[in-house]
Amino acid sequence: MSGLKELLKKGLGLGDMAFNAGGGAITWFPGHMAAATRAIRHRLKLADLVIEVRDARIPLSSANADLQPHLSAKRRVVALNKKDLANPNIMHKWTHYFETCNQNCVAINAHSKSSVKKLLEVVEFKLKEVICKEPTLLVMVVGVPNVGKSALINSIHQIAKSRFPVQEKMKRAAVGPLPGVTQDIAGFKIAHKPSIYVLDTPGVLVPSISDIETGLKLALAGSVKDSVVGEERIVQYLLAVLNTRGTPLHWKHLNNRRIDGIEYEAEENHEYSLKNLKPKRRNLPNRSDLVYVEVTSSIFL
Ligand SMILES: Nc1nc2c(ncn2[C@@H]2O[C@H](COP(=O)(O)OP(=O)(O)OP(=O)(O)O)[C@@H](O)[C@H]2O)c(=O)[nH]1
Repeated sequence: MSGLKELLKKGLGLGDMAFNAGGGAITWFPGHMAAATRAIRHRLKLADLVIEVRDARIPLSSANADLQPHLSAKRRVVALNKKDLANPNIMHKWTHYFETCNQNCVAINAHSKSSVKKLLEVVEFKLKEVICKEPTLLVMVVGVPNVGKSALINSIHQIAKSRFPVQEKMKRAAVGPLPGVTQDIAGFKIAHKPSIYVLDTPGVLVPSISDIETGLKLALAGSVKDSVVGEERIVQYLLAVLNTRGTPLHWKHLNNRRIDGIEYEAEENHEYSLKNLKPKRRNLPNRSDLVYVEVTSSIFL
């Protein structure tokens, strides 16, 4: 792990990020990500199992394409995390999709112990064949930034602590709302006989996200910094998605805020084309037809 720190020192500066405003590739590949990607690839060779954490709201866009060949060659469980924020009506379709691809997949909420326990049951099942052969096992947790890897590890540790109360003290993994909190690979012992270590890894993206829509989804899910993509563009995309799906907005809420003294722009609404994200005018919807829906959930693919 000290090797990684050396790599970090040699790595590029944290400011190595760019966004092509013309609609091209999104690039957010700070120095620690380049170094971490190399370190993850190296350590994957030693891992007995990988938990690949993805965002349940964007199960395909939150995959790191560059790591896929390495991950699919390992015993892998895909954890679709933040299921509490995802559309429950399509969650089971995603788990079914992964099953049809012969890929173990569990939808979880990293903050819920019962949910993490279900994931651990699958992990244990997949490790069965090695458990009796090896004295020490290594489970790696990987994923793009901010998908909840550290939160998951903390929950795993809580569960392990209740099972093995005598084990040595472990420092909690740092959890944060912004991407890039974890910048080093850290190992935690979660079981003995056999000893099982879980490795938390920094969230890593591909060096360049060529598909603008994937980049926007990652930004909305918090895996790419807003400033890299541009706040206005993110909002335009969100509105485009909501409009395309006919998702009613919470006008009542907006009206209440106006009453609170907050000024909003002219009484007009825009329709956004997903292709160019340029607004086109259309008639105001009939407000009486609109009902409140939770905007933060169920909007992604
Ligand atoms: N609602 C919800 N929030 C979650 C869940 N899991 C994690 N979070 C939140 O998501 C944010 C990111 O979690 P982290 O565990 O720091 O994510 P990470 O993947 O380790 O992030 P990096 O260090 O950037 O790679 C934090 O605010 C967590 O509290 C979940 O299942 N549901």
